[in-house]
Amino acid sequence: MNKPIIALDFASKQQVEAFLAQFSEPLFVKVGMELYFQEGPELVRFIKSQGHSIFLDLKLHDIPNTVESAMKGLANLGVDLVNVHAAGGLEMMKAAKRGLAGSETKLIAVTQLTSTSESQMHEDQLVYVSLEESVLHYAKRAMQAGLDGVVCSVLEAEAIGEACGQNFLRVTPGIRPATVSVDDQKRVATPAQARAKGSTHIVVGRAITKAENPADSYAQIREEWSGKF
Ligand SMILES: O=C(O)c1cc(=O)[nH]c(=O)n1[C@@H]1O[C@H](COP(=O)(O)O)[C@@H](O)[C@H]1O
Repeated sequence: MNKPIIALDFASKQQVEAFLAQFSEPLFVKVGMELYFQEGPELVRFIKSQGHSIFLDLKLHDIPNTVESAMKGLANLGVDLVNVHAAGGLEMMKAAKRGLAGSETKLIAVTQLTSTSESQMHEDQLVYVSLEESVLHYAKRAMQAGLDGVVCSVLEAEAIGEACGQNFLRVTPGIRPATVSVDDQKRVATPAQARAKGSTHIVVGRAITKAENPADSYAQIREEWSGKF
């Protein structure tokens, strides 16, 4: 079972160091916009030097040429996973993949954000299909572009596995143990539900980073995810 990916949604290197100091094992962490825009590639190199795996979550969405060039730069960082928005289109996703040529970094596409509900999708995007249909459409386009998988919610993970194959990554944020606040997320599930529905990775932020004891919370989530209880 892949380790839960911990979203390091912090504003500074000091906070990251204090957080990581609570763990004695190699982790799989996510560096997102909040942290990257403050601390940049240096911090990514630092986390890597500590032996952790990294999902660099910058959600690129621009014209194909710009995304390809940006990915060429990110390829040098040697992270494990990066992402783009599938809404950028097939050509943009193919360009992103070209930018990563020669690197080991896997590329996934965000489908519909887990903070989006079906009614919001209708109102904000004028996309009048079901949310699952939209997510499935994006997943198929990502597969067609040669990507390694998608970011989706647990609610769509099973259908994507059936449509795109079990090797196609289904990285699922919006993970909440039953007792924890949902916050701004709309399409949520527990770690056990994620396992049952075929997520290949879970992404967990606040349920760990804001917990009274992050290491305990991580251990519990990891156990639930791996099916130990
Ligand atoms: O690409 C992502 O990682 C992502 C996509 C998505 O649809 N929803 C989503 O929540 N995320 C990220 O996953 C993390 C979830 O954080 P928590 O809600 O605190 O667990 C955040 O860092 C989000 O940026």
